Amino acid sequence: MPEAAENQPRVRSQSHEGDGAARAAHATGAIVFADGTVVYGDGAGATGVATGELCFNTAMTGHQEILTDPSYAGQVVCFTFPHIGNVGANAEDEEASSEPARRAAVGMVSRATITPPANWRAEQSFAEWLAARGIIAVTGVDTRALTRRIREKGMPIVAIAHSRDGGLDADRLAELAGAAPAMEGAELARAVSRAEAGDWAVDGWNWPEGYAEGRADGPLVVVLDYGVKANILRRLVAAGARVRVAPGSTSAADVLAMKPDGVVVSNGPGDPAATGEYALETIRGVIEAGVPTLGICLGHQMIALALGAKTVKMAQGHHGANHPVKNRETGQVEIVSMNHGFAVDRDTLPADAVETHVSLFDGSNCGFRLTDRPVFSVQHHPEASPGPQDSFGVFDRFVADLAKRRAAAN
Ligand SMILES: NC(=O)CC[C@H](N)C(=O)O
Repeated sequence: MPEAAENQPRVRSQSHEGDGAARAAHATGAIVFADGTVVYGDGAGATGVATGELCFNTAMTGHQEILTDPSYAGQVVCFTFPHIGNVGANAEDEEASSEPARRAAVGMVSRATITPPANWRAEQSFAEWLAARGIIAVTGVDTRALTRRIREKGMPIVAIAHSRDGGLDADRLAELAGAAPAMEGAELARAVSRAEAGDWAVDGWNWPEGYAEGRADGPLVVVLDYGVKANILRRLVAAGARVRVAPGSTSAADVLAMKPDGVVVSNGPGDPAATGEYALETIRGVIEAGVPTLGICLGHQMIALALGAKTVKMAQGHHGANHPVKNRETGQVEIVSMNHGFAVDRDTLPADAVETHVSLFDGSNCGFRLTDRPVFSVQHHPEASPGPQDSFGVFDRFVADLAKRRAAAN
């Protein structure tokens, strides 16, 4: 095939190649775009219809962690890695840290049929787990073609449907996709934030014993929860912190009344610019009070907004477990976990901010710190889960600094 033709984006389900109309009538799964594009496949997981923003994720493992990351609320994840399910699912690889945070990804797309588990940690097959979790899956899809379309045209809002008896109504699904809200302007963090503040004591996962309990004497870190991933909390505990998680709606006065040694502004779903003044007021109050503050992903974007900077929607976003990020201050490159569709516009950062990290994929901003206040934040996911652990040091440095400040103050 000539090179030019090979490079054309093609959207078509390979499993239904050749006999379009007949297969369309019997297909049990479909992904439908607002412009009427239909990708048929085999339904798996939960049955029904969901709408959301379609993004692609390049991680080769950790698919359960990805689909349970509350930052994916309102999104359908197309995995570029073809084989899903070998590791199965288990209760430990859960990234939602509260009941509301279980509303994470709404759909999943894969190339191959989901395979039965072949891993000692598996408690359930991935297909059963998807169904129990309410996640609609479509398999047998040409995920490369979908990914190419996202790379060319950005992340579309789609309807994803699974019906065991087939008979999917593509026109109705296209209408649903057209009527669904855009991700730009979407306020999604409130729905995945816990309602009550609570302590978190679970430490990181270690082979072979699994999770342990943390120590009780470290610096107190209050985490503002916009849908915080469990491994952010575990890595803070592993770094020696006592962790208290507070709803994202907590006021600055209430956060300060907890007498935190440090505050973490969490990851979360939706458009940071639509997340709300309530959150920005709290973040500003905490920073103005001089409390050391760390932001992660949505938290990074929210801190930037609180300081008067702007965020922008990215064309295809960053979703994967293999992204190179350069620390501009040390020159070191870390391979990191990524999951974001918005980015901080570095040109709008305040004068007292220094850009510390940059994506080596597209040069976008991946971190900054303030020169006159103890504030730093990163766009990537230093907690991994899934992904390489190159950036665990973010938690160690943050908590060690809090311990040093506490010792100096006493
Ligand atoms: N992982 C996150 O916190 C994502 C942040 C934000 N929702 C984005 O897509 O950019």
